[in-house]
Parts: sequence; structure tokens; C-alpha cells
Amino acid sequence: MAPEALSRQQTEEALAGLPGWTTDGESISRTYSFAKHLPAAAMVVHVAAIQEELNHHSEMSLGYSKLSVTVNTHSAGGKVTDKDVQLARRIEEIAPGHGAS
Ligand SMILES: C[C@H](O)[C@H](O)[C@H]1CNC2=NC(N)=NC(=O)C2=N1
Repeated sequence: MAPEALSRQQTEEALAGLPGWTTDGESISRTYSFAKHLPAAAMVVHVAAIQEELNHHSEMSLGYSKLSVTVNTHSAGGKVTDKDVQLARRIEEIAPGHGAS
């Protein structure tokens, strides 16, 4: 069964506990900054492993010292669901260990 889409208000309430994460109403996103490129690239691999564990996958964009993560739920018609929030929480847990801010 497809997960239920969160309303814009529910999404914003969920993001209140995830500083740095924003929503455009269709997805949730955060851009992380790093001192150097390799820590950013390493975090991509770590996020990918979490995504495989959760079977839920974001779009990631890697720059020199920045990593942007955007996620919504395809099976909910490209809307935000609790699965996106759960992934964001897991990413937040590992971000400090990669020197991300
Ligand atoms: C078949 C597999 O369970 C699905 O394609 C999963 C994989 N990862 C996914 N990731 C995201 N972001 N949304 C999905 O609906 C989704 N579905």
C-alpha cells in the first residue's frame, strides 16, 4: 500500500525537528557544507547505504564541498510522506560524523 502524503502543515511540523531541512510542498531538501570534497563524497556513499536499508532513495547532488539531498515518495505521486522524514532523520544522525554542517 502506498504511504499517505503529508499535508504542507504536517510536513512543516515534521521539519521543525530537522533544522536546515526545507520543503517546497513537493519534496524535502537540505544542503550540507563540508571543508573539502572527499568527506562530502563519503557521505554520499553512507547515505546510499541507509537508503538501501530503508528502500527509500533521495536525489543527491554532489559539488566540491556541498551535498544537496532532496526526497519525496514516488509511490505517493511525488508527495512528501513520513518515509521522507524518516530518511531525513537518519541522514541527520550521520551528518556530524562526516563534518557536514
Ligand atoms: C520497488 C521499490 O520498493 C520502490 O521503487 C521504492 C524504492 N525507493 C523509493 N524511493 C522513493 N523516494 N520513493 C519511492 O516510492 C521508492 N520506492
